[in-house]
Amino acid sequence: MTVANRIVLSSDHADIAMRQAIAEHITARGYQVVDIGPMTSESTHYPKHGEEAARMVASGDCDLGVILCGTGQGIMMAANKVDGIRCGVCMDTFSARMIREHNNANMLSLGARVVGMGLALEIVDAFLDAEFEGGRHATRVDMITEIEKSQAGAKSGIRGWFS
Ligand SMILES: O=C(CO)[C@H](O)[C@H](O)[C@H](O)COP(=O)(O)O
Repeated sequence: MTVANRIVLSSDHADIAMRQAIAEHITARGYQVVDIGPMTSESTHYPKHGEEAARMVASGDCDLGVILCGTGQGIMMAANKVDGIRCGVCMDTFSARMIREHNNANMLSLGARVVGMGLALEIVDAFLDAEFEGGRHATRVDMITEIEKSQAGAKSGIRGWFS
């Protein structure tokens, strides 16, 4: 069993209080939190915060990431542009567990204008407590990785399983 200890947190301006509550909550649970801000609610741009957190996960500096914006959608889209990132938006605990167990997600995105604080903390717990099941799910996750790898060579038709 791989224990994920180091969790990067990031957000845009819509969700500073929720991000800080998550930081306190998971620190109390024994995780090492790397909170890369922003620290004020001054208006900012979610793509750069999603990318910054995603690069910390992709590089291995952090094991997992939790990111937030108003809906969770924009920052998730930005994070998923970084190679090696599998990030899902979750508004329920079942999905948060499943994106780890089946999709081997390494980042969770939350919509701070969609879910309340109590649910958000439960979603984070469900995500962190779950483990990738491997097996048939590994085959599918590997296919996602193949799509990613094929981007550079897509024009030369490297990928075979879709043709
Ligand atoms: O939800 C978001 C993107 O998916 C972000 O939180 C944006 O902040 C949202 O688009 C709203 O931005 P606003 O500048 O606070 O109106």
